[in-house]
Amino acid sequence: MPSWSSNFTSSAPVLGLGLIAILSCTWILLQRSRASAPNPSIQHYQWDNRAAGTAKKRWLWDSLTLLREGYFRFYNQPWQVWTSEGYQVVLPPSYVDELKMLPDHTLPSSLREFMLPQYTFKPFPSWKLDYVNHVILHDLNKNMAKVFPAMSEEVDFALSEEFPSSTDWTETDIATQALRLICRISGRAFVGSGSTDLHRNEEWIDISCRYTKDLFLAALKLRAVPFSFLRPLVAFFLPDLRRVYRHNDRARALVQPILQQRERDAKTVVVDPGYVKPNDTIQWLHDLIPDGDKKDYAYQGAAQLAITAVSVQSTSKLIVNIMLNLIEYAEYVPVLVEEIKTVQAECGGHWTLASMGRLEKLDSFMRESLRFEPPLTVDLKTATFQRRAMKPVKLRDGTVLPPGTLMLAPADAIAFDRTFYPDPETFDGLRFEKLRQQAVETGEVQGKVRHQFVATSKTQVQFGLGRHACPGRWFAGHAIKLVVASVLLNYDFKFRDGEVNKTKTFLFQTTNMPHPKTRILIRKKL
Ligand code: HEM
Repeated sequence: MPSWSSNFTSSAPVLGLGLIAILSCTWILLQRSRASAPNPSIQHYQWDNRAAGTAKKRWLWDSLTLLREGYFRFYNQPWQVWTSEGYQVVLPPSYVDELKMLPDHTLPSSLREFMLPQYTFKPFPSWKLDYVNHVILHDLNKNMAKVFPAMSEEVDFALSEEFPSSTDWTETDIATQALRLICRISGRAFVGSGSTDLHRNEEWIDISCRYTKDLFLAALKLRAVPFSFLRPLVAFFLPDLRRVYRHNDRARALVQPILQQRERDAKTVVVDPGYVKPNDTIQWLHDLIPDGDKKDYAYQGAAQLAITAVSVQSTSKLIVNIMLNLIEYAEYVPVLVEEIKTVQAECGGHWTLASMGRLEKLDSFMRESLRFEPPLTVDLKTATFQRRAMKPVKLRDGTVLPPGTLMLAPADAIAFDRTFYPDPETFDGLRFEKLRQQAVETGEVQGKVRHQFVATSKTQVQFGLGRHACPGRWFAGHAIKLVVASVLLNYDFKFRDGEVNKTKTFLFQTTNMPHPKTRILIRKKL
């Protein structure tokens, strides 16, 4: 029988590890409790828990009302709210405007943190997502005129694949179809240049859609874990996260042969005058990353999925909301159809990039849909402009936010502030078109631009603001216009029998999505 001392000796490492674990947990808890204490120099919104629910319950399930309440109670002043990421400072519009251009070493975006890339982008370091942002901000926008014709061409094909072809009413899971639709259309711009037709590969479409869903769900579930030190444990067992890793593996398998072929083709450039460099995100990313990473096909596959994820989710959700609004406020349909037909005729039946700018009523309807019911899945309905102070940040009222402070703009509350949007509770599809017209009449030079779908300002923060404002909003705007125009011209759609209003959206934390059970009836026009 082993002696006490030998027992002790053999279990000593285990005891030691146990002790280290306990001490680490205690230290982390202490840090956490310190980090999650409210900043004493900023007003802290408190309410009667028995009547309204605890801070946690409200943040998880009622953030929309919570942020609206605080916004109007502390009108024009910063205040604090408990969130699953600790206390966050909620900034009124004028403060957001002042901070919007602070450099990254002082006030970087914390949106990425929110997606917990240390789990969801594993094993790649999260800073490598900077390349993704760069590709969208610089290459995609610079090449918009080149990718637009292909996108436009893809819309009718994608609709014929995803929407009912029958002239009888067909019940449709619109959220799923819109996601697949936009995966195909943006796929054409992202992974469909030259001889590459990954955007039509069913496996790619499938993983693009599933990856996006699994990624957001994994991040959402991990964020809901109250103590961050427990997240690695939860992550280990999280099926959504395991699926994300599997999608990454598949993406590598699909992207690798394309990259290898392109590397071979590129070598022929000296002898083949007909060589045309592909023009898509696969190529732009490959050109951008350092030589040492060019053979890292796993990273490049995962990065392509990351590009898809940031773009398709919010865009497809907005398409769903626009369609639901078109059913609910059907009086706009003939007005928009007339505009679409007129502009299309002016450009000879084929959409051009310039013609997108002439769809002013549609643009207005899109922006009102964005204001009224933002589509979003990443903290973007009720809050945008998420930032973390890396250095002390002085606010205009003299308050200094210490490093580590998280902050946000209450996008939804601002969008319903009657000072900026008269009669905010009324859906006015032509609200922004009228403002544009007024601007023209009064000779306000910036007016036409200021009221566009893609415009950002301190009172229009649905795309964020400043240095990190959404770089994909022009792309989103064009994709949505192409889809909605084609749907309006080629399909009829309505609620199911007996339904008169759209299904309420589903809100968790600050994530807003069309209700998973949303179904509508669609038929192809005769
Ligand atoms: C209706 C559609 C969309 C909405 C409402 C939306 C909204 C947003 C918002 C609110 C932010 C945070 C901005 C901030 O913190 O100031 C953001 C960031 C971002 N969006 Fe979008 N977005 C949309 C479509 C897209 C598309 C189509 C792409 C890509 C083609 C894209 C790529 C990105 C990227 C890369 C960032 C991070 C920017 C950074 O941190 O610098 N988005 N988006």
